[in-house]
Amino acid sequence: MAFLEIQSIHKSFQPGQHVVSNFSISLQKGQITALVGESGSGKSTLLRILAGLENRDSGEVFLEGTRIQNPKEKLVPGYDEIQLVYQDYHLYPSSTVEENISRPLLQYDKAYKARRVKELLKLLDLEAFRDKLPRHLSGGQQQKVAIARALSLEPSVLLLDEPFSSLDGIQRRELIAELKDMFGNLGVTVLFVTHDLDDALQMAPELVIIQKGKLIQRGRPEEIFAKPKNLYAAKLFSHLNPVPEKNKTYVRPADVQLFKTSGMPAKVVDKQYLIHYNQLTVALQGGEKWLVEDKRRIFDTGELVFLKWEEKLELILLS
Ligand SMILES: Nc1ncnc2c1ncn2[C@@H]1O[C@H](COP(=O)(O)OP(=O)(O)OP(=O)(O)O)[C@@H](O)[C@H]1O
Repeated sequence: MAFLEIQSIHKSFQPGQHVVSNFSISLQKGQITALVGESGSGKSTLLRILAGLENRDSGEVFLEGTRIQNPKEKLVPGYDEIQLVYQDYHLYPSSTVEENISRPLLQYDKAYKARRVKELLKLLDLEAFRDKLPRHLSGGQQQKVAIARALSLEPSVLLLDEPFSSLDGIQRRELIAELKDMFGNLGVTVLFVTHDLDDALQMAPELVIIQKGKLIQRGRPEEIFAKPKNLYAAKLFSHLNPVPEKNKTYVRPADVQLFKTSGMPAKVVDKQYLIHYNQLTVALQGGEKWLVEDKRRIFDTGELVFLKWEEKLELILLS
């Protein structure tokens, strides 16, 4: 049996409008999985259901074979073993870092509490900030405090809801690298929700794509990239250019080569400098706009460019 087993979850807030629909997945112990989907696809609702903090309409969740109860079935909703960490940290603003981390341990023996908090401060490299208030910390440090607090009860499952979205690029890359190693060492099972594919790829070896509350595809990033189940899954990875006169057929900007004399003609209508190439918006003869990558940075706005791509790189996506 899987460690965390999610079976046919349905949830709607209004009759007939499913926010989570027939969602099933099983996660192994210690596995780190990213749940990726656009805003409003039901990710947060699903996490709250898994944590036992939101009532599901039907379906079941089992942790090591034990059924997770709905909040309406329990006096105190939620479980110590399953901890949810939010995007906006949810820290106590007038409590120090140390107090925030020790808050869930109120009922515990004083010596254990002191030992556990010390361990967590060390684990998350927060020792220098133990007496500081959250507002005196950077976003990345505040998120680490939230994660330390969630880990205080030694959960076996950590559910992270967009944990990096308030952080800038450098902060998030550093934090992701640090947390990935730490989760691996702790052996905690992590389900990490994001709408940002880059974050997902950096954090998790396996992706689950959710669209309108339904599981669309699950697999390693390279598998989903090579064979996306639908247009939505493919577009999470890159922009897609529709191939003229070929129904439901697309080519990725990175797969289009640019030439000066032969190929499909197009006019450069916009040029944007990006780190590894100039991104060109080009207008095809029929007026359709494509995005292409000028890796040699040789084309300018107003110029004619000729496009070629290999047919085997075309993606046929029926839905
Ligand atoms: N308590 C609620 N009552 C009514 N509708 C809700 C409630 N919670 C969520 N919804 C609706 O359910 C849908 C899915 O919301 P959810 O927050 O789960 O999506 P999400 O994928 O996490 O989005 P985001 O990335 O924007 O947080 C949205 O249309 C939202 O408005």
